[in-house]
Amino acid sequence: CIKKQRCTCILLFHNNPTCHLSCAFRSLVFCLVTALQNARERTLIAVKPDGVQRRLVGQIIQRFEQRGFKLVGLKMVQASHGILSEHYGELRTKPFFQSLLTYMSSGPVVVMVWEGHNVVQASRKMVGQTNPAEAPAGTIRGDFSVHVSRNVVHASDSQEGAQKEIQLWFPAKDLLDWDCCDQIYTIEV
Ligand SMILES: Nc1ncnc2c1ncn2[C@@H]1O[C@H](COP(=O)(O)OP(=O)(O)OP(=O)(O)O)[C@@H](O)[C@H]1O
Ligand SMILES: O=c1ccn([C@@H]2O[C@H](COP(=O)(O)OP(=O)(O)O)[C@@H](O)[C@H]2O)c(=O)[nH]1
Ligand SMILES: [Mg+2]
Repeated sequence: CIKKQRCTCILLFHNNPTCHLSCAFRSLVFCLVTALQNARERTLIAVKPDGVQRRLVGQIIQRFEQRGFKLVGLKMVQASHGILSEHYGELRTKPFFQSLLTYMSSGPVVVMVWEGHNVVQASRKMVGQTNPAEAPAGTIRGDFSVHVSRNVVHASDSQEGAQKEIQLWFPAKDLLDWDCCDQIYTIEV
């Protein structure tokens, strides 16, 4: 997408002699804004009570840092049934819903917001399938869990879902905008 935008800018220069510098400048600005917006995609990741009890928090954070994502929000909470019912609202009719709430409120969870290029899709791949039996080795669930009811970590499954979940768990003021000094080495801007 970034490359396409650049091509558009170049075409504007070469094919259309009437095109003004301001037109190319606008395309360039659009290109930069798009790149920056993509780089600012965010997702909600939570280490579930089993992950916290098994002292996996550090290893899970390390995987997201190593991949090149930026941590912009972090807290440890004892989640209420209220927030969990909203978080897992789409599963309300599932037979395991009550046991899911009991499990998720059985101890502290570590809730995080991670930012970066394609972070929603990339983190779902890093986490692995819902059922750890199907999650390949190398994924968090594939490496650290064996049963669907104790699968260690949560990751938002879409950009829209991520936005809702981030608003549910974090007031905007608790998310930090900060410059990551290695950003130019993880994406092309
Ligand atoms: N059959 C099941 N039995 C027990 N628990 C289940 C079952 N299916 C799902 N769960 C639990 O409910 C959670 C939410 O299910 P969902 O379908 O949203 O999976 P997910 O998106 O992979 O997980 P999460 O939303 O926690 O990231 C699962 O992560 C798992 O802990
Ligand atoms: O048969 C199931 C399916 C899901 N879950 C739990 O419900 C969570 C949310 O389910 P979802 O389908 O959102 O899967 P996820 O997004 O976690 O992969 C899962 O992580 C599990 O903890 C469960 O206990 N049994
Ligand atoms: Mg889910």
